[in-house]
Order: sequence, then structure tokens, then C-alpha cells
Amino acid sequence: MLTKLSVNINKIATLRNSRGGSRPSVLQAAIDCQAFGADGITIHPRPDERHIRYSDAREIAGIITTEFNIEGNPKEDKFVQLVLEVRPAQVTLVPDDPGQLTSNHGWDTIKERTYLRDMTEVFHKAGIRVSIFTDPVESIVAAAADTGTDRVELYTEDYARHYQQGREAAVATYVKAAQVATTHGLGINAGHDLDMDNLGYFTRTVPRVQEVSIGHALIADALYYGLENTIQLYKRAIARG
Ligand SMILES: CC(=O)[C@@H](O)[C@H](O)COP(=O)(O)O
Ligand SMILES: NCC(=O)COP(=O)(O)O
Repeated sequence: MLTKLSVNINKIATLRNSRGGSRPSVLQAAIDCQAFGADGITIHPRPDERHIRYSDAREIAGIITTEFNIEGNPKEDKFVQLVLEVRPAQVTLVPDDPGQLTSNHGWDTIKERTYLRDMTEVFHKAGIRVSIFTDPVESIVAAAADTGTDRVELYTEDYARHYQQGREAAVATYVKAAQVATTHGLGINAGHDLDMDNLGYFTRTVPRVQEVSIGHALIADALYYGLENTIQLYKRAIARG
């Protein structure tokens, strides 16, 4: 099973918003990423719309030829309403507070089990696959299964942070977390701070990763190598392992 690459285009929107205009077009970027080989498009509209706007989500939904993944915190009613309106293939539930610079932790699936089960049911009723953002902690991943979620997304910042010092140690908790996910019948996604250097080892070593969502490093690389070439480089990193 080859891991799918979902390109997170948040940072295209960051650049667009920085001048108050419409350039670069986020919609065109989504169209092009799919044409260049992305297996999906991911966005993470935050309550302050610092990059992706809710209007972007509505427009992108109309040009999706791959898979659309919308990330966000369902404790924001506006987010839930948007997802139910847009009906992406997947919603990824991320427990970010509104003012966070970026995502930096997964759900406490033990404490939030009832809440997450209720929200999973809401999105399932709309025919939307659910993925829950979790740290690579075996007990947390096991508890995610009690919510009825389809998948967990393993939060990979810790892996990326420690990759250079020793990739075997950096990936160990993710291998175990993935094994627990599989044992509990959960699909496995992964994301955050993955890049061209650390990606192949992760997808080669962690079993049954169905999808990685990558944005910040990929868009930064695209400034040097071009978007089409960069997407192909990331796809080859996965294929080469
Ligand atoms: C959930 C996750 O790890 C990423 O989608 C992250 O939320 C990216 O958000 P920013 O692009 O706002 O950093
Ligand atoms: N879910 C992770 C994601 O969508 C992108 O994270 P990053 O590559 O921008 O760190």
C-alpha cells in the first residue's frame, strides 16, 4: 500500500493574504497540486482565517478531483457548519486553541471520548470520514478506537524534531502507535513538520500509513524547486521509502 500525499495549501493562502489581494490564487494552487500528482488537498481554516478562509473551502470543494481533507477544531461551531456544508471526503479533528501559532498536540482521547464519539457520529451521518489528531501514545491511540473514528492522524512533530539526531529512536513510538491503531481497526494518517528529508524513512518504517498531509515544508521547498517538481520529489520520497 503506497502512502497517499495530501498537500496542505495553508501557506499559499498565507502569501495571498499578506498583500490583501488574490495573488497567488489558492483555488488555482489546489487545481494545480492535483494536476501535479497530489493525491489530496488539505486545508486547515482557523477561526481567525489567518490563511485559509472559509470561502476558500467552499470554492476548493468545487474543483476537487482527488480527496479533500479539512482540518480543524469541532469545538468551533463555524467549523462544524462549514464541514457539513462542504462535505469533504475527510475531516481531521485537531484540538487547537484559536490563538495557537500552529498545531502542537493531539486529543486526550480518554478524557474527550464521549465528546469525540458524538462529533464523529455527526460527521459520519453526513457521510464524511473522520480522522482524529493524536500524539503517538499507545493508550491515546487505543482510546481513539472507542470514539468510532475511522482513522487517527499521528502528530509527527516529535519525529521531525529528533530525526537528525537518530531516526531509529525518533520513529520508534510511531511504529508502536501504528501497530496499536491497526490492532484496534483504525486507519493511519500522519502529519506535521514532515519534509523531503524525513518523509521516506517514516513511510517506509511506520506500518500501514495511508496518508500523509504535508504543507509548510513542501510549500517552502516549492519556492526553490517549483510546485510541480516539489510534489513529484515528495511522491518519489514516499515511493523510494
Ligand atoms: C494539523 C496539522 O498539524 C497541520 O495542519 C497544521 O495545523 C498546519 O496548520 P498551520 O499551517 O496553520 O501551521
Ligand atoms: N496535518 C498536517 C498538515 O496538514 C500539514 O502540516 P505541516 O506540513 O504544515 O506541518
